[in-house]
Amino acid sequence: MLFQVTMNVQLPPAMPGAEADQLKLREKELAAELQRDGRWRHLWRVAGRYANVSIFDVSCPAELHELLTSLPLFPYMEISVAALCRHPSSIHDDDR
Ligand SMILES: O=C(O)C[C@H]1C=CC(=O)O1
Repeated sequence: MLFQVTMNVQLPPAMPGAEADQLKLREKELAAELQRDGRWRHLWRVAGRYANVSIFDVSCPAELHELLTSLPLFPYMEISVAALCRHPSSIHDDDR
C-alpha cells in the first residue's frame, strides 16, 4: 500500500545543538535504511520549510504507524498521512 506522508519538524528551540545533531544523524541513518529496503520510496524536502513529503510503500497502516513512530524525530514532528490508490488516468504501470 502506498501512503503520502507529510512531516513537519519542530525541534524545541531550547534543545542543545549536539542533541539535535545526534537525532538528525540517527534519523538520516534510519531513513537511508528504509529507502534502501524500498519502504521509503520518495523523500522530498518542502522548499523553504523544515518539512518533507514522502511516499511509503508498506503492507498496511499498522506497519506505517510502527515505522513512523520509530523515527528518532517522531516526538518532534507533526505528521499527516493520506492513503493512495491508482489513478485511472495514470500511464505508469508501477502504481499500486
Ligand atoms: O529532514 C526531515 O525532513 C526530517 C527527517 C526525514 C528524513 C530525515 O533524514 O529527517
